[in-house]
Amino acid sequence: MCTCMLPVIMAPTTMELHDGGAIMESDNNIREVCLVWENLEVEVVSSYSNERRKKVLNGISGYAEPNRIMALIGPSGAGKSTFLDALAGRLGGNVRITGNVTLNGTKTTTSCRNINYVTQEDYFLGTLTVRETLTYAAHLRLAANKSKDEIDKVVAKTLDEMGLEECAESRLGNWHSRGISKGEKRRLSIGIEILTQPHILLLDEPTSGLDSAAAFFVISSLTSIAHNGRIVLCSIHQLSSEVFNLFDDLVLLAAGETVYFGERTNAIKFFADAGFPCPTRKNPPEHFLRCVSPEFDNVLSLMRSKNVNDTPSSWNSLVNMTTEETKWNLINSFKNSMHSANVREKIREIKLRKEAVIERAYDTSTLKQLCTLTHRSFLNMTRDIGYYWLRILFYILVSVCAGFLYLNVGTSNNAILPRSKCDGFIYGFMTFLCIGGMPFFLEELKVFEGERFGRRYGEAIYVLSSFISSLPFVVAISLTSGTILYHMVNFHPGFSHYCYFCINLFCSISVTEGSMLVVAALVSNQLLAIVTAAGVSVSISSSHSEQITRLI
Ligand SMILES: Nc1ncnc2c1ncn2[C@@H]1O[C@H](COP(=O)(O)OP(=O)(O)OP(=O)(O)O)[C@@H](O)[C@H]1O
Repeated sequence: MCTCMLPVIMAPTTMELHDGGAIMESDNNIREVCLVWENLEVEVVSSYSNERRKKVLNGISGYAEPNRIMALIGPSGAGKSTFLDALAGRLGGNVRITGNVTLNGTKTTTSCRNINYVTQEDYFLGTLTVRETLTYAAHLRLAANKSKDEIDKVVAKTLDEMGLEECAESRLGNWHSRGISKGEKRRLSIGIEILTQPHILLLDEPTSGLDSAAAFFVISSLTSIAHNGRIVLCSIHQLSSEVFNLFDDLVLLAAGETVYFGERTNAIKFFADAGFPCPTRKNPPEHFLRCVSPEFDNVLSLMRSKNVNDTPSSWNSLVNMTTEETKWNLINSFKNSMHSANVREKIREIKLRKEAVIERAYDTSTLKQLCTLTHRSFLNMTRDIGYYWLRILFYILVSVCAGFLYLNVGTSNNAILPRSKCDGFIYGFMTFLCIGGMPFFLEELKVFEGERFGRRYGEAIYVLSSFISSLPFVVAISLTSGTILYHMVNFHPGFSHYCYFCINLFCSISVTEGSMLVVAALVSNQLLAIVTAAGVSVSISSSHSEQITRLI
């Protein structure tokens, strides 16, 4: 669906909570939650670059209160994503963080489930439709006692809120089939995270890929969510004045420093007081970014070299100063301003509150997580032509070819060598064909990683559900290929040998599938999952070697 098909209606000024939303019961508590970041410093340690340590955030402080939506702007590389990652507790391994992130004065942990985060990248299972994706997400996120009808209602409401009704039955698309647009994927990512109406919603560029009407629509929806007792903080590029006016607060970052923090409406006065007034007919966020983005210096010199005289009027106040100088002027002005003093005072006040914040548990039961994940993975597999059907076809073709190569090889002593070669050929190919499932598997891993960071389910559940969902596939190809090969190669006659042979095939294919689970476990970096996956693999491979010995 193109974005022009978005409903023209404005988002409601106060959004109703989802019926049965997971956090309805703690609504009063939500209104008390305040997010504070204090002296937040993030340093990247790079093993490749000569400049081994780089400060991405340099001791920034601030706070976010309920019922308000905050825009996070800044030039590219200013540290916006790093800042959001730090608030959500999702920084990578090569990053060192100091300072505090607290909820009502209590330090947040990486397992804090009160914060939902829409990251910059959208990862989905490409064969599912928009509605299916939201429905599975709702089953994983909402309380286990919600009926199917209640969940369907929440999904329908979210589709409506995000303007996704038109493409609800469209598939998302993957490496071999085009699906919904990038903007629609963005809105779907937001829809998934608002299913539970979280206390705090962080969004990294929620409007990237959207046209201005769609961006306005999305930010209106987020404003409604915020004005219902939540905290919404989103980084954003290319703000039109209409969208800018929807925000309550503004954070402007540059080079990891705060250039401005406070109410959106006070920003213009701050820039004027600092000596960089916004021209009357200039879009304020554009002017703010112009003042702190060094790239504009290059644009200016390029325009001068081409004798372009109509430089924007807002640049006149800056032409005698490089952007670098302007930026540091503003940073120092902010440090010494009453805005900065107000921030320190407000943080002190919030820290004194010390009101407990209810930590949400996993929203649904372990059994429901396992069933939902298994069902989702199975549906995705069977719809993926490359993963399921093409691989089954290849298995049959390889079996027929190997059968012809070793046709009626016999069971005499002379046949021992050809039979071993046949074994090697078959198992080599079978293992090789498993690798064909890798693109599918990588796609699943990305989704798993996002959901694991969102604390939706444990790693062991994922490993188990992957194993169960791939079982019908492994059994089907073991039986088909086993039957073809057994009859063509003429192994030992008898039903028991036929069974041995099929089990052998099942084991060798499962070992590769099991190895993929180990990869998942390693990626998830969880001991429990590594042990589960390795256990599955080792038990399969040990029975495999036993079967081979018996067969030869
Ligand atoms: N894990 C990391 N490893 C190496 N460099 C990093 C890492 N995280 C952040 N950086 C660097 O920190 C700087 C800030 O990155 P960040 O993604 O936060 O910027 P941004 O303001 O979100 O930029 P954009 O608007 O382009 O998305 C960049 O120079 C980036 O290369």
